[in-house]
Amino acid sequence: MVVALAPCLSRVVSFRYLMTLKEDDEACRHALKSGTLLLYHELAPLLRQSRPLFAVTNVELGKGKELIREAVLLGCRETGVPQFALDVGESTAQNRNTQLCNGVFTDLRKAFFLLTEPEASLAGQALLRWHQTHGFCSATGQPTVRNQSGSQRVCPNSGVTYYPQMAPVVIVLVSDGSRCLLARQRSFPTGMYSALAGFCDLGETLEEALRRELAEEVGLEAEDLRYSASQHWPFPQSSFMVACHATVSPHKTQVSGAELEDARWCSLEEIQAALTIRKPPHNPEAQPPGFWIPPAYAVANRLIQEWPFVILPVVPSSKPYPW
Ligand SMILES: NC(=O)C1=CN([C@@H]2O[C@H](COP(=O)(O)OP(=O)(O)OC[C@H]3O[C@@H](n4cnc5c(N)ncnc54)[C@H](O)[C@@H]3O)[C@@H](O)[C@H]2O)C=CC1
Ligand SMILES: [Mg+2]
Repeated sequence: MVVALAPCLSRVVSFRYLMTLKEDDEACRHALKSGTLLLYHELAPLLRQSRPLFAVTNVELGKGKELIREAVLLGCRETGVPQFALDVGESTAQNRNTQLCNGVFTDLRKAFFLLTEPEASLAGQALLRWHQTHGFCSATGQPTVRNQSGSQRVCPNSGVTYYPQMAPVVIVLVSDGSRCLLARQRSFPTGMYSALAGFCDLGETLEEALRRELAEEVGLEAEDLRYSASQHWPFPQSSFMVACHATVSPHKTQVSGAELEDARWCSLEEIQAALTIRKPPHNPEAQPPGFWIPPAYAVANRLIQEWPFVILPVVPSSKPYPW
């Protein structure tokens, strides 16, 4: 079945169209001809002026039909144009600095600080990487076969269907009523502090995971929990981040050296100063506040931005959030 594109689609129609493309290989192959491609080289997205470069159609790319079929479906714009991601990989024999269509393949971690709209780049990279690392059935060891949209892989021998996976992670900004708690791991870039985060164990609820992580990492007990937001996070593998605020009684932290290098209670003034730092500073310890926080797109940044409005009673709640 081939589904025609409407010039401008409502959200419902757009989601239904997307659902069709996921399930119908022929419709998806047809959509590939008119869709736009976000290109990657060894999982580094092609960017132009801090934006993912979606304007590349398969015609502009000028590659063979076989490579185009490796594209995975990312979404569908409300205009009805489907969006795909494609890793041009080794077949181009190009390196990461290669330019294409006036764009540059940029390492995703670096791109993360540049991008004004990172969602598509992050999702595309995650889905392409999942395909690159799930080529075999864990039951039979035989190659798995993907559908055209890339929404699943099937083992023809065992019949097992594999879907892209994400690990659930809880991330929490702890407050004692006047200060919030930021921490850093040894692996973080120099001077960066973030909210506390941890992977959920099998069988745990988010609330249980949050309380366990707080106890493990900083020796605190959460009193009140409040959901804030969620996001997909591609580093180091796909995670589903669920972000919350938690209050604790003023108490000394007991930082677990195995998990964290440091944790610090931050005042409103320190947080406001940290929020003004837009890029990783060259020497973060040299100037106040002496630390910096994850970039705007990271859900940790959102937690920190909204903390004074959500938790601190001194800030009028009628004041709009900064985003
Ligand atoms: N989007 C954001 O704003 C932020 C995202 N994060 C992300 O949150 C994630 C979790 O934070 P961490 O403090 O590192 O977690 P964590 O406190 O649970 O410690 C990581 C350890 O947990 C174990 N682990 C258990 N399940 C795992 C799984 N499914 N995948 C990998 N390791 C697993 C490993 O031993 C690993 O070394 C990280 O991937 C980090 O990149 C962290 C801070 C901010
Ligand atoms: Mg942690």
